[in-house]
Amino acid sequence: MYLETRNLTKRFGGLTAISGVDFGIERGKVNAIIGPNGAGKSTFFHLITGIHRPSEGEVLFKGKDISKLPPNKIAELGVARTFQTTNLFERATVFENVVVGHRLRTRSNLFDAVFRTKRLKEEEEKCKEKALKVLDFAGLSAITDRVVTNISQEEKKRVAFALALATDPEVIFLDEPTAGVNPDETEELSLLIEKMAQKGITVCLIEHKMKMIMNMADKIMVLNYGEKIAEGTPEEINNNDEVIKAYLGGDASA
Ligand SMILES: Nc1ncnc2c1ncn2[C@@H]1O[C@H](COP(=O)(O)OP(=O)(O)OP(=O)(O)O)[C@@H](O)[C@H]1O
Repeated sequence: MYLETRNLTKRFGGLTAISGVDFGIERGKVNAIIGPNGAGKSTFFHLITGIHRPSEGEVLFKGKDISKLPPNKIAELGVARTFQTTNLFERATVFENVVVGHRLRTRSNLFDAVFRTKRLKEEEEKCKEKALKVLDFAGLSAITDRVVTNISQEEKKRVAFALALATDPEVIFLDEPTAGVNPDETEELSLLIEKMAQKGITVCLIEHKMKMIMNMADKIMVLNYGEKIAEGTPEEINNNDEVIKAYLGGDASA
């Protein structure tokens, strides 16, 4: 399995936020995690991307346990996550925000920065090229020089995607990528997510918009009170009695 969790468990004091979850993320596919509020979805992402350490269990990426690595090391392996749009630099331009994301991938150190070495200049050039490329991919070419505070919420979401894409990820974790945007914008962002998958990037997302998930996910895991209660194709999930009882209920077509 490409990316896999085994018996993944996270306790916060007396509360078990994630309990013994075994889950496999398939390469090149759109994987989704759903579940009611407080089910443990964000905690699960944080365990994979190194924000939290598991209480028990492991996270294997291409067979290697990454659960004890810090977030930057995990990112360097090609595992990216998008940040909330509130993490963008509001006073910087769209372009500048993305250049910062790409810095993670470049090797210049303080010495280079102080003495303006050739390597630094070359890397700056590469950063700029890369930023323009991902901005184009994310449909932001027309607004690269706009200051983030002046752009729409949907555009901010695209910047957050571009930031993650600038690190050349193999797999990207998206926590509610379309929260707070209208249905047309949701549609547009879904197309962008599908474009990422077509490019060969493995996608894993948390999303409350069921219609969107049912349309685009290849594989879904359902969490409830920190436990995996189901996993399968959208059709299997839609027809799973336990899921309907625990979660979907009247919201299945929401
Ligand atoms: N750092 C923390 N310290 C203590 N408890 C936490 C922490 N993070 C999450 N929790 C608790 O763990 C449980 C799972 O939370 P989590 O945010 O992972 O759920 P979620 O499924 O992402 O919810 P939502 O859909 O509302 O975002 C909740 O009961 C939450 O209060």
